[in-house]
Amino acid sequence: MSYNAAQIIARGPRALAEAAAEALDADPMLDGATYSILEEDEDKGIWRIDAFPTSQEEEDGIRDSLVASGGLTVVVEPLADADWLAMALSGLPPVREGRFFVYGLHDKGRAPASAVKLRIEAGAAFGTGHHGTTAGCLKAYDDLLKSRRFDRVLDVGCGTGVLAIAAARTGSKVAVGTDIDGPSVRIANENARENAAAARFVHASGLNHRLVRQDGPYDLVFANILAPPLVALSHDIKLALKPGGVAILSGLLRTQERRVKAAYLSKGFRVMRSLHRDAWATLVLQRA
Ligand SMILES: C[S@@+](CC[C@H](N)C(=O)[O-])C[C@H]1O[C@@H](n2cnc3c(N)ncnc32)[C@H](O)[C@@H]1O
Repeated sequence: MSYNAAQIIARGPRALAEAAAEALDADPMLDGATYSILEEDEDKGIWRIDAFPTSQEEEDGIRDSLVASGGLTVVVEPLADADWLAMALSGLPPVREGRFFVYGLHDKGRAPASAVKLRIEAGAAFGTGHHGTTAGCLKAYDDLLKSRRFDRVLDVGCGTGVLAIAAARTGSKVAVGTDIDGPSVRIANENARENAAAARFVHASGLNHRLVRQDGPYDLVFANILAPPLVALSHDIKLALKPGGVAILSGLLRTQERRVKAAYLSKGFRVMRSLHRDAWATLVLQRA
């Protein structure tokens, strides 16, 4: 029987929302369930979990877990097939990660004057800054920029292009992105224009494209994709980097961190840092 897609929303104070998110992470029956946690109303101190189950069993499991955590208001809403991503993301608050302020049109004018402002609309491509993986990459990059510059940057799995656009807007001379998804590449190129960023995006799988190779080797490679392709691409990412270059990897769950680290350590990388957001990990690795 086909599943009628639903979104589960749980609201409440920060401590309860974080405890509920931890309970979701810890439940082996919900391994791989997708959810986000963010502050919905700063003044009232309301936090919000949005979960997007992919089966009735997962929906029941997530709802029961959120209800069992206690103290949160939990609602389940049906999702229209075609529009679920836009519905999930529309009206989301802007994201502040280090110097970066990622916002949609509805928040134009709210950006602090000192921030690097990146306008990215919620839509058909992934990467508005709200997800723990994108936020982790922006945070890791912001911290690295305090002591180092990256002239040549590659963003593998660019989605909206937010990471390459962030690089172009903070002084990188070359900022290139790739995605296997054609519409994401089109959206990323539009976002680059919208943000007056000299970033360009190529429709390609991984790093295997003439237009990617021609600008290498790179000082920094972002790859916010899933754990299996991160492992599969470890050799290509090493070859794309200069010696001493840095890889910021995300899209892996905390539970997959050891496996991804092992693949890169065996290629001579060293781990500089790992960051955690929700169930997600971001790794900062340096090529020997
Ligand atoms: C989690 S999104 C990341 C988007 C954006 N970079 C961010 O950080 O928000 C992952 C993106 O990687 C793309 N992708 C997945 N596997 C890929 C591969 N092997 N080569 C290129 N792109 C890939 C997907 O189409 C998707 O747009």
